[in-house]
Amino acid sequence: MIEMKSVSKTFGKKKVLDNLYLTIDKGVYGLLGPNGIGKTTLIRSILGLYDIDDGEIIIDGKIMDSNKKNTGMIGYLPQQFGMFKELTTAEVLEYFSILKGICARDLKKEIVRCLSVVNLQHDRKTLVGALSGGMLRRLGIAQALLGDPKLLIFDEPTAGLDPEERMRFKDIIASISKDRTVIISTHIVQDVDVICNHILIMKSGSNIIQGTKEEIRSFAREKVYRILCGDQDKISGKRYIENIEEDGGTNYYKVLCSDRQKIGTVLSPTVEDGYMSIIKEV
Ligand SMILES: Nc1ncnc2c1ncn2[C@@H]1O[C@H](COP(=O)(O)OP(=O)(O)OP(=O)(O)O)[C@@H](O)[C@H]1O
Repeated sequence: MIEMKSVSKTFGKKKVLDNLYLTIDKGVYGLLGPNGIGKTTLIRSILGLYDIDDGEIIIDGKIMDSNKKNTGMIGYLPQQFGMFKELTTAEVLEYFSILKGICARDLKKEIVRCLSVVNLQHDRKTLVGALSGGMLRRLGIAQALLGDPKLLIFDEPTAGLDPEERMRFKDIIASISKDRTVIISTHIVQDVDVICNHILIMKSGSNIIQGTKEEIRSFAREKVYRILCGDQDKISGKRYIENIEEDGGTNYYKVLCSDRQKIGTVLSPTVEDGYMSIIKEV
């Protein structure tokens, strides 16, 4: 469990985290938010890679010590996971195992276990340079799993992956999430919808809205309309056009509306609609 109490973090004059409170329990959490809002800063603060200016971060009852990095007790997949191309996958994991302090006696077994979880057990001797982008990302996940940490943080794990690899990622998360806290920071709302059971929406450095998928959808209930393109000026109140779609030769807008409308058709909201409603304040 992670508890953040009154956490602040400033870069120069910019207060990125500002008196932030957050409690995260077991489960798979999707962390969403606009570019530059502070998701990476939040993650790096939890990992102890950034010293916070104020407040406390408590992980499993222990107050984080700013002099001690948490990367050993937390499995972390950074946005860019690259490794020496001339090492084999097993050698990469051996390297990380040593950094994590895994004892030599357990090392081989642990490497085989982690490679198997990500379906790379037959690629123990494959050079990193020969891996596809998806396989490299899976090796990154295997690295995060070494030592069996109860808290896993993945930063943009599905960016650039094809649909098959994204599905694999979803299956891996399902297989490892029991009794753990998994935080996935991403811009891909559809992935959060499929993979996560809790959603964290970072609206500002002081405000993270959290809820189940249903709770997030409910922010956009009775606010999502399908209207004919050209009818947007007939909308009363605040509006935000989410997308345009073609149906039978006619173009329609999907619009978030702050007021009830007399035009168009009301649609049931998706998690993405709920997210946009929160971020755009519609
Ligand atoms: N090391 C740093 N030094 C100075 N400013 C920083 C540093 N790290 C982040 N920032 C600033 O803090 C703000 C939040 O950045 P952060 O990377 O945490 O956002 P983010 O939500 O992860 O963004 P993205 O979704 O684009 O990855 C930005 O304005 C960024 O420029």
